[in-house]
Amino acid sequence: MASPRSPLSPRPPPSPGQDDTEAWRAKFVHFYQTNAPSKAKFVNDKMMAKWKGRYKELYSNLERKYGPLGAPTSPPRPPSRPGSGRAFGGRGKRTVADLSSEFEALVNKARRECPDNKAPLDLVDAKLTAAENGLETSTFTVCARIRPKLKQDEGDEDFVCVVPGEHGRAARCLVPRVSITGRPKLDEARSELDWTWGPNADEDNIFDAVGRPLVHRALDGQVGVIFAYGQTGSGKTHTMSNLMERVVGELFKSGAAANVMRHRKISFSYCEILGSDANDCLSPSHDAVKIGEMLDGRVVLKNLSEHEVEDAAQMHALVKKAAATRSTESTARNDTSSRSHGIGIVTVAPPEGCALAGKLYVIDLAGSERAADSKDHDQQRLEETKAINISLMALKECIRARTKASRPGAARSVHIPYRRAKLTQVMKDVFDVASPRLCATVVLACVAPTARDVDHSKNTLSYAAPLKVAVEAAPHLQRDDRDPALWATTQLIEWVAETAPCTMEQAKQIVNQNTGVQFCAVSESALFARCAAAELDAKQSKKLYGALWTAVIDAKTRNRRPDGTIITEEDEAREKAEKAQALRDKAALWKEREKTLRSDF
Ligand SMILES: Nc1ncnc2c1ncn2[C@@H]1O[C@H](COP(=O)(O)OP(=O)(O)OP(=O)(O)O)[C@@H](O)[C@H]1O
Repeated sequence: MASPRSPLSPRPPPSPGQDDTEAWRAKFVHFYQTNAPSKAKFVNDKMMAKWKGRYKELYSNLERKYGPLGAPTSPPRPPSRPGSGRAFGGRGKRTVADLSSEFEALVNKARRECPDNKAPLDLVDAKLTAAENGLETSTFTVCARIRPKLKQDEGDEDFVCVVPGEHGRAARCLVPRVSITGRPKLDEARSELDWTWGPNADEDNIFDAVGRPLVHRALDGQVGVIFAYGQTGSGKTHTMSNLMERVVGELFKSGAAANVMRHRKISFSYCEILGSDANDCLSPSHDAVKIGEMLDGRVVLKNLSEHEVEDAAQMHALVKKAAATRSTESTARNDTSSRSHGIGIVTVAPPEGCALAGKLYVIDLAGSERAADSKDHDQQRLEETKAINISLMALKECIRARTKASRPGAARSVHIPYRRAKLTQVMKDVFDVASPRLCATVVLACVAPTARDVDHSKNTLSYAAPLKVAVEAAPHLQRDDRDPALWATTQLIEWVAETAPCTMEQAKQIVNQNTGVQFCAVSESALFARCAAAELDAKQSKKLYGALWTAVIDAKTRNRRPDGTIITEEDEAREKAEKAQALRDKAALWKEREKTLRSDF
């Protein structure tokens, strides 16, 4: 039976003989051009050679697949909708926005049921003693918060695609992609974190898990730092102001803490930083603050007013005043976008005899913006955006370097460029490997949940996740016998008795059955209290605390090889001598060669 033919289709060439390759080639080209034009390019020498002698068979295969000549079986594609995105291959290609409902269904299928469960309360403190190599003097707890979808997110690509991982230990960006054939698919970028709060997060749980432990660090004379970063409009200010409210409540809550506080001075300062400018948000004239370092390495914020507070109401008033003074502008993504980094500093004076004041830094970083978000900015706003991005870049560099510095043997050789930006200089305790006290840092990555911001969210999460992984993935270290964090209780007692010096009974009382790592984590004030109870004088207490921390820092900065083995002083001297000898041998060899060359000429 003759094939039905479209009245418009060209007349086919006459049927060639089985071996007439060129005639068959023309027939195939003609067939494709008529029934499947995009495939005409497949007619080439390779195809003709492969089917040589079987051209008839190939032709009937094509007819089966694409229908008889002039009557293709596959229906024509619908014409592209006006404004529905980029054109591809001559036809309209569907965009992510076109496929929103299909993507939503895919995301719902992909997000395994994850109840918005609560973070455990030991997230921060577990880090201190979790390290295999003794005490972690500076710990990082890395969390994310995915804010709920808000009215401002409505528009193109407004479906949710950033979700917490199952068990809350990961954040998943389900990145929507349209395949080349126009089908919707999701690429998953997963970031392993200490915790991820979803859109229904409870502010109290956030505070309990990452805020309260830092308040207690400050009360113990240590350093607590929490900073929120992320895209503009991702909920940093919202999160940090809720947290700050609860910090104030905790500092002044009635009960045991109040007894401690009665004898300690608490003060509050608030400083905003934009580029190299820093201002005091609590002084009437918004004075400029100078940030620098003392000879002993302490960071000072000159001209920053410190306001002593006696109760929660006073402190709430100061926090409110600082928030009102901080510069905000309306941006494409947030009506009240913070245009500076805001640093709230709570200082808790040390108890009698102790040297170090406890510090709590609550930092609300300015939001990062994509080029598209800042396209309508005037010159001044562009300069601000540039300054914000430069300091965020410096922060990223410091985090990377700090991560590297915690690898074996790297502490001395890695340069952490915290002086590069005022922001990172204020945060020196976070980055300083040889900081004289414990520092706990909480990194809170804030992200918007919708597809429109998914690339930015992915970027924000990928900035934080390596910090956690790299610190945990340090290779096994050779045991350092001089690290007090690794000593057993009996060894500690002997050391205390010898160092203070004091009797074995007094040393036993001071050590209080602690293991090495527990003893090293005891704060200065708590150790002084133990010494006083064991009837040691102030000089002995100071000597003991100083010696303990010197030993801890020496252990942290001990020279090691990349495989974790310790380079002893003798090893170092021997390697130095061997290198010097090798240089001398090389010089002698060259001298000898030069002599031979001269004599040859
Ligand atoms: N978890 C949340 N629940 C309800 N609303 C939220 C939440 N997070 C943020 N918002 C709202 O989203 C808007 C933007 O939030 P916010 O100002 O905190 O963002 P930001 O990250 O600080 O932005 P920028 O960097 O521009 O200052 C605000 O109106 C805020 O109330």
